[in-house]
Parts: sequence; C-alpha cells; structure tokens
Amino acid sequence: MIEFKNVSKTYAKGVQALTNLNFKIEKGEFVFIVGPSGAGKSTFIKLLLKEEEPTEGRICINGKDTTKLSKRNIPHLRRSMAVVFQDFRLLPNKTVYENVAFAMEVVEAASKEVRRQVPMILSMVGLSDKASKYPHQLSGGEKQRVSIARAIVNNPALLIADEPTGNLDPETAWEIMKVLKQINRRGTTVVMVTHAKDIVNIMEQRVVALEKGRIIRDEERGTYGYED
Ligand SMILES: Nc1ncnc2c1ncn2[C@@H]1O[C@H](COP(=O)(O)OP(=O)(O)OP(=O)(O)O)[C@@H](O)[C@H]1O
Repeated sequence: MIEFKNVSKTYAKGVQALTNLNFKIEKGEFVFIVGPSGAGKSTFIKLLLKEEEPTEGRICINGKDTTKLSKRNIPHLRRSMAVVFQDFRLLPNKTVYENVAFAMEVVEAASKEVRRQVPMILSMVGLSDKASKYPHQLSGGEKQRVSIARAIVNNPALLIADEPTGNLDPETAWEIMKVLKQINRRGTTVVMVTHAKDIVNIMEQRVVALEKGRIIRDEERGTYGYED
C-alpha cells in the first residue's frame, strides 16, 4: 500500500531530515513510528500527506508514485488518508454530530448518506449519547474519539495518528488505542507516531524506529526501545 524507495528529505538550509528510507507498509497493517525528537517522524507524515516533497526517491501509494501525481489528483490521494492529532482540532462551534458530519459535507456526500453514516460512526467510537454536545463539554478522551470518528467517517484506507494519546491520561489513552485497533481490524491501515512507551511495548505491533533521519529498527512485534 505504501512504499518508500530511497527517500531522502533535505529542508532549506541543508537540514537533512530523512536519509535513504526504504520500507513498505502493507494494507491492513498497524505500525508504530517511534524515535527521539528531531528523528524525522513529522517529516515522514508530511511526505505521506504530500505536504512536503522528497528531495530524492519515490513514494508509492497503492502502486502510484505520488511524486509524479498531477495537482488534479492530489485531493483524491488526500481523501484516501485521514489524520488524527494530539490536540484534537475540533470545530468549537459545532456539536459532536456536526463535527463528524462536516467532514462528509466538505467532500460533498449526499445528506441521506450523512444521516446514515454519522450515527453509525459515533456508535462505533462509543459517543452516541454525546452527539449534541459541544467540544468544551467533553473530556479529552471523548474529544479524541470525536476526532477519530471524523477521520474515519469517509472510509480512508489509511489512518495516520500523530501522537493521538499525547494529551491523555494512561487509562484514557488505552481507550483510544482500543478504538484504533478496532478500526484497524475492520481493514484500515493505521500508522501511529508516538512517544508512549508502555503502549508500544504492550501492543506488540510492528515498530519502525527512526533516529537522525534513518530507520534504525523495523521489527514485526517490536518494542519502544528508548528511555525517554
Ligand atoms: N520546515 C523545516 N525547515 C527546516 N528544517 C526542518 C523543518 N521541519 C523539520 N526540520 C528539521 O528536520 C529534522 C526532523 O524534524 P521532524 O520534525 O521531522 O522530527 P520529529 O521526529 O517529528 O520530532 P518531534 O518528535 O520533536 O516532533 C529536525 O532536525 C528539524 O529541525
């Protein structure tokens, strides 16, 4: 599904953020990306989302070289992916239902489809009873579940989670992991960047470790491996 071939990224002023990355992520995988600050994790996500271009190499998604993608086809690529952030990024003046519905409205889904899909997704993330609440009336874990609901409501093939548990206490973080794992079981590929050592160690999923822009480990049932 995702293939990086000899991918390097050098920012302006010569900062080399990623050096010669080679790896594949297959459809349906659950992959943790770990590494110390500055290792290149955010750059990796930006390349996936085509927010940045690699300086060298090729990034193929579903067999297509995204570096060669025409401008016209970028929206289509972006729609196949969704991102969940540490800070939730919900719309404060919209209810839970409206936040999720809005993600469908911007891709011009039929209103009948919105009315069918939103309650289903809210029930999946355990928020049916909060549909009419506003973000400020929710706990951190609930906000993150809304943001996950919004991310998956258009059925992306790939869910990118950038430190999704970073603002949550350990118990709530585990609730979020359960939701992500459930989404993964339904077939969505999940790539999660994290510093949550315990979560990585207990989940026993594939771990790709970056350090100074290089992959230093890629293990099938990996561990966190750092002491930060
Ligand atoms: N827009 C940019 N311009 C110049 N250098 C950048 C830019 N973005 C990132 N870098 C540099 O590239 C390297 C990798 O940064 P990146 O943000 O990808 O790391 P990270 O692993 O996500 O770190 P963190 O865990 O702190 O978020 C760092 O040396 C950083 O300073």
